[in-house]
Amino acid sequence: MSLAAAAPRTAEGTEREPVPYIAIRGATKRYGAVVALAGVDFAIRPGEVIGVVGHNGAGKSTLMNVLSGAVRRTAGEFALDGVSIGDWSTGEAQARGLRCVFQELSLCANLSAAENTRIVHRPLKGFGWRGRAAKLISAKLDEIFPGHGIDPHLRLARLPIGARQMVEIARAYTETDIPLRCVILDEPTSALGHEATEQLLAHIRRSAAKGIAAILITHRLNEILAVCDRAVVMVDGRTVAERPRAGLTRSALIQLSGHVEGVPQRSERRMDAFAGRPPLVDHAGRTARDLGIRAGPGEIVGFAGLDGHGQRERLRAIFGAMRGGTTRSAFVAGDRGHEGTFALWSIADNLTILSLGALQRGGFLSERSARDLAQVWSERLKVKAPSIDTPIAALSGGNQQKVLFARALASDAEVIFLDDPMRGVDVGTKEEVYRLIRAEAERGRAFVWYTTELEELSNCERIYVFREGRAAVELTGEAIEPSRILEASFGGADE
Ligand SMILES: Nc1ncnc2c1ncn2[C@@H]1O[C@H](COP(=O)(O)OP(=O)(O)OP(=O)(O)O)[C@@H](O)[C@H]1O
Repeated sequence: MSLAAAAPRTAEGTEREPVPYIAIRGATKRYGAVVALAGVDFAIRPGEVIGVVGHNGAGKSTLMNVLSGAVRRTAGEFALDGVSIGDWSTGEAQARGLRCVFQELSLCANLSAAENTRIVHRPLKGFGWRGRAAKLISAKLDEIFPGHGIDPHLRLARLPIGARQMVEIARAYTETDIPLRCVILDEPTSALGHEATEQLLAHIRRSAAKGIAAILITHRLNEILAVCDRAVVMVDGRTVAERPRAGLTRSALIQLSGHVEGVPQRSERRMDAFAGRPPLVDHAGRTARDLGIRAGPGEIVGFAGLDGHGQRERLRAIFGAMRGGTTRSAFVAGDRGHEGTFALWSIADNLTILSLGALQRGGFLSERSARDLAQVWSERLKVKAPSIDTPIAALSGGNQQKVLFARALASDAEVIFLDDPMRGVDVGTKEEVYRLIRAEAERGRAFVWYTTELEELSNCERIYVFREGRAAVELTGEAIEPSRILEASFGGADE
């Protein structure tokens, strides 16, 4: 049977659906002993939006890399517009209208948005190419993310991760000589704020109406429910379920992925054990209207508000001010590629780098203790890898993020700063990390946690809502709920 004929029938089972743009059958990919894809069938039709979900390391990115030609499959058949094809490179994929938004962003940080756009568009050459490239990317940014404020001539290294993510997305949707057919988006919203996420989802639907298909990989299940026609669930390198959007629920997606749904709960932790102890963090605001930030032993303090309103800067300012002081602190970055992982090191070396002082015995570093520590914490966070000696670059994105968490938790830091750290972490692991954070707080650690995910703030005893560069409103206990937070973010519940 040809791959084109493999296209399933409609719900009534009578009429054949349009020929898939891309179809693969029995795709496998091995990395040494690791089976990243174990015989996957997948097809996407023109104008269709498919959501792909699954645990960290399930094989989602590998499937996308095989589809886009970035990774060569070990075995499997491949067809484009119903015609079988053999090897498939990124160049060919690009020439046939396929684009990718990669999880680890593929832009060149030394170049501007305009120059990065030129890289994927050959017609942008000759006199004035730079101006034309700037116009092309700016127009697409305006279309997808109105009000983005990105200068197309600025070197990307100078932009925050959210802005770089917008450029990567907008670039994927630009067109010159080749008509766009399908865009693969691998966790495109993990560094975007709420508003930009909504803008992107609306754009995906608008594009689909024009026949441009999209494959959306995300751990944010509400996005799948909001935008996709069909959801595909992956577990351990296989597709285990495929469901139409109609009737699909968040709980069903969680169960199909093999996770247990956590019940959102306000922390019932008793803080009495630490009553009367001085705060571990006490950081004055820059002005009278900028609140001071406090965090005592055992406290989980959240930073909220619309993304880009000064939360990251304050988090870093506090961490910077504490360095060299008597209170030990650690920082978990959300932008792991830029400031988190040491790509050439193993899991064990990445995980223990903050603990070297504590692991010394009589001036010597105990290799055995370091390995034990790495083993314990990588098991606690369920890092999916053959061993702790695996290079961190060989891990899936979410598993790399778990190693960064483990690094901070394994250290002897009394205060841990979290900069939107759940980027790319799957639903099941998130629940476990929340539990770990609460357990570590019970032991007296303080957490200062910036998150762009509203529901995560229910883990906090106290939050500061940021607006226009300052900590504008403090909410505690039962007052920490979405409507109050949003009101404070937009300035409705000011001092
Ligand atoms: N270059 C590589 N070398 C060795 N193993 C790899 C490599 N890339 C991926 N793997 C392994 O393949 C498996 C699937 O990884 P993949 O990145 O596809 O998962 P994923 O579902 O995208 O996870 P996440 O949600 O964390 O991004 C993992 O076990 C991963 O460690």
